[in-house]
Amino acid sequence: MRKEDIDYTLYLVTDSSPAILGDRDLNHVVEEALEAGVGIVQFREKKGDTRELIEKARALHQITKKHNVPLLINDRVDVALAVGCEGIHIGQDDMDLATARRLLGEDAIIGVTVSNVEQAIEACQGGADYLGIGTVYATPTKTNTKDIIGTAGVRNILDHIADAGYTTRSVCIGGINASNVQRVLFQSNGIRKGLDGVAVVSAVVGAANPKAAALHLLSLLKRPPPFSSDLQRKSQALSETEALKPDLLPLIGPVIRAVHETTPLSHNMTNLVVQNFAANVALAIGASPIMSNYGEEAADLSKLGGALVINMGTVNPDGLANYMKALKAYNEAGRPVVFDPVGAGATTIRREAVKTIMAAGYLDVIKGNEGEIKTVFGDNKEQQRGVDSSSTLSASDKASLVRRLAHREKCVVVMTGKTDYVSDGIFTWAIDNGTPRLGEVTGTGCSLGTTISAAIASRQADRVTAVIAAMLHFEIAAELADERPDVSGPGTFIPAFLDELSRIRMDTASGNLSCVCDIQEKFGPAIFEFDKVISTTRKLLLSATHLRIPIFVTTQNRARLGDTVSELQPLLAQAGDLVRADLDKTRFSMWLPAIASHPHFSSSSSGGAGADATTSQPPQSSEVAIVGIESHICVTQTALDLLNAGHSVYVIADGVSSTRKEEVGIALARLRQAGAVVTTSESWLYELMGDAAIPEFKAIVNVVKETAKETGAALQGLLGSKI
Ligand SMILES: Nc1ncnc2c1ncn2[C@@H]1O[C@H](COP(=O)(O)OP(=O)(O)OP(=O)(O)O)[C@@H](O)[C@H]1O
Ligand SMILES: Cc1ncsc1CCO
Repeated sequence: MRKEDIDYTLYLVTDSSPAILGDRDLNHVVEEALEAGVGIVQFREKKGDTRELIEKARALHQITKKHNVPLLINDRVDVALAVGCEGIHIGQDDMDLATARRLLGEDAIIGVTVSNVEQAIEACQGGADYLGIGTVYATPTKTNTKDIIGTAGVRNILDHIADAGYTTRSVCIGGINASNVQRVLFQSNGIRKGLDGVAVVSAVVGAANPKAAALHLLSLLKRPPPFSSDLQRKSQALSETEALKPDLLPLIGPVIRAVHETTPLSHNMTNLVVQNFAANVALAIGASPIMSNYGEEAADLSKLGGALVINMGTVNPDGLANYMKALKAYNEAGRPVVFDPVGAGATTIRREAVKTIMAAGYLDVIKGNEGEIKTVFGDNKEQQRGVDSSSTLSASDKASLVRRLAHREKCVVVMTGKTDYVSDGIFTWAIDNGTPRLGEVTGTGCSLGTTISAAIASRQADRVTAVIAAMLHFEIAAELADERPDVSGPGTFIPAFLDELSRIRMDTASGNLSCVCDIQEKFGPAIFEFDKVISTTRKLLLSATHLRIPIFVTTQNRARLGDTVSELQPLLAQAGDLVRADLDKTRFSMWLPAIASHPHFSSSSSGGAGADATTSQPPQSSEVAIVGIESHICVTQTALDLLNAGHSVYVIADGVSSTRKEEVGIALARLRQAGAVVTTSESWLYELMGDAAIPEFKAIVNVVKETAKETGAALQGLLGSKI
């Protein structure tokens, strides 16, 4: 067999110790593994006379030859020469590579164990045929912690040998089994160089049915892991196209709406302090919380389409065992996991807990304050005082730290604080929202983890967008709460914060929006039936305020043509933060970049490749009512742009006009043909309500009654021209 044809995918290392082989026959075990598809075998026997070793190796060689698979001998050049097998595997304390090569010749396969970059480069330089990189995890036979390098160590070695220009085949070894093989491979592989396979010992030799065990491992090795498809795809896209940083803002609203519409399960294994608060935050954002710290339950819960939060705020030995069970269950189900390493740098116990959890499974999101993230990265000097947030790093160091950790773990990392940093290892974002008030009450970081879990459960295919959407939802709600006149301290902040979380959700979820186009003072005398446009807009603004429908307002060249008319100003003030934008423009259409990218306007056909390439659900459209002037210019162009962006447009016929009345009818006919709904203010309002049982019905009926006279006049004055 040619060296380049060797299949390293599943590399079997033998072990005849009673603890692993038991009373099974080694030849039989190897035969079964070969039948399953093992592509290379290493005979590794620490004890035994030379003669005995040669006999055993000879017997094995007969079997491997039958399957056209190479047999290597661990450490013993003499045994390999005596048997005439295909090569050897040497460790750092064994015979050196150059001598072994001289003795065995160029055709022999020689592999070398390496556990750091220097050893790896030396082995590649010396002409090793493959590297055995490890130890990945501690095993009963390998407990020398100096050599335990984890997946981060494997990846570091692969990156360095790729940078040095070597393509030497590589497998990793140490504690690899069916429960971790996909994650080990996923997290170990660099962009430039991946592993060719994994070496296993007890996962096959110690299995009750070695053939079934090897078949299972091979099937896991050959398919992508159930998690993290978005990062794999993104890094591929990046290396192929150097894709630019995606514009996330248009994608935020749809995530908030997706949580509202799918009510995802947020399974919290959280600390004793925040159970109730985190559950209320989950409800406020539209998720379905379950606070369950019992690991055995996770297998069932993981199948319900939600996400898991592991928050080690009040960790204890039982808790740790439970987290591991749940982590395994969620990884197997391919559902997301958010890890909140609360107080990670406060005690030795917590530092160890972080290591244990990180070695036990794949974490989609790691979220913590600065001290916690430093500790997760491996800063052993970090001494946190309790669970509180404090900061010593510069902005660029924070950004670099989250990016490096995300890159290393192939996940999304969030560092919270006054400014938050988020990275998927490729791009890094800084978020300046939030309020210091969040630091005055306990558990805000923890309930942010819960919020993230719900978003990521709804948008697993684009985790970083989901995470940022959750953070914006959470932090903007906190800002709005903090600004409320009824909030005077941490006590009043909490209920207001829950209310604002829920309010943002309801506003975003409704999908109904209104646009007030250029109703300015200077147009007054020129516009046909201008007072009717104003009275219908008043009615619309009053109703929008009752129904909590976001409002977008523009003016055309405000400096010259004046502000929105004074009659509407008190209503805009009353609408308060429902007025999501009040912008001046020179462009005729209201579809300005600041409006098009507003979270309320989900991206559709105009939303750019980012939207469709990275979200699993189709983007949602909004239903937008338009009033204002002039019908045939700004109103027409706004409506056409909205339609083009995939939104539904309702042109309120008793609320739009032009200088010449003849223009109006033509404009409306054109918009109708383009797909807009041309309707009246009253019809739109009743369609919005849908049901007289809604709580706002009475208030809207009052508006309709109070404005009945103006509505009549507007219909008569304006609609005569709009057939
Ligand atoms: N000074 C600040 N200004 C604005 N936002 C802040 C400030 N401090 C914290 N936040 C926000 O508060 C939230 C929690 O972050 P923090 O770093 O306080 O978490 P934490 O220490 O893990 O909290 P806890 O342990 O109480 O759960 C984040 O959304 C963060 O952006
Ligand atoms: C105060 C506290 N102690 C352990 S967990 C926790 C909640 C905030 O992290």
